[in-house]
Amino acid sequence: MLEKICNTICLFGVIGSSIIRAKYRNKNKSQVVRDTLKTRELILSSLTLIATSALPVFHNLTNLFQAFSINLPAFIRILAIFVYLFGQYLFVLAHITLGTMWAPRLTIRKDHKLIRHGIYRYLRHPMYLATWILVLSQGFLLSNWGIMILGTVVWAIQYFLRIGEEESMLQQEFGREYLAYKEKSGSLIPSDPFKFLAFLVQPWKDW
Ligand SMILES: C[S@@+](CC[C@H](N)C(=O)[O-])C[C@H]1O[C@@H](n2cnc3c(N)ncnc32)[C@H](O)[C@@H]1O
Repeated sequence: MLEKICNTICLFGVIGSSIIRAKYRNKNKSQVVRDTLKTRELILSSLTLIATSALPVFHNLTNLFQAFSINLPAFIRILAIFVYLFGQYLFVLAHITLGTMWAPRLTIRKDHKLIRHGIYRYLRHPMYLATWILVLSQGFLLSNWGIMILGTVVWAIQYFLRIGEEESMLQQEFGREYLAYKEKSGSLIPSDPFKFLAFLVQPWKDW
């Protein structure tokens, strides 16, 4: 029973995040004026998408990853459900807040604005925090170390190669505005954890 619940949550999580991405991908039609490291970003983003979305779906639908299964105690998988749902919550909140400024790669659009409200007030990289939470909890949720290691390694490569590039791209684009924002916000750990937690309970109050 728990196995089925975990697999279903993961399947809905993957479908939900794909829908959110498709929605915002199609929303912004304005011209891209900077596309940093286009080829590398394309390859890494595709690999991350495969490792974090396609593999869990394959795992659900086939026996392909059965050899990597682990027998985790029920309480760990129940805990993983809550951590995974929390990751999805951050992921959705970050997408809604970044809105049409979101892009799967490192791009700047013609009318690009620096987003500093909502969840971005506390964190500069809430989507990346969400992705860390999701790739790690996904392995526990599916009770499969193959999926956990593959997802984490692929995402870690993309994250560590990307984070510095993204910050310097935004700094070049927004100058002092970005430096001031950087001083007040955290990268993956919120600048003010207590205010951040209060914000997460009622995000609409601090939009
Ligand atoms: C995949 S999104 C990730 C955004 C952010 N790093 C996060 O973890 O929430 C990458 C795109 O978001 C844009 N971006 C990142 N932070 C931004 C901000 N504070 N305001 C506007 N655009 C931003 C960049 O231009 C880049 O093309």
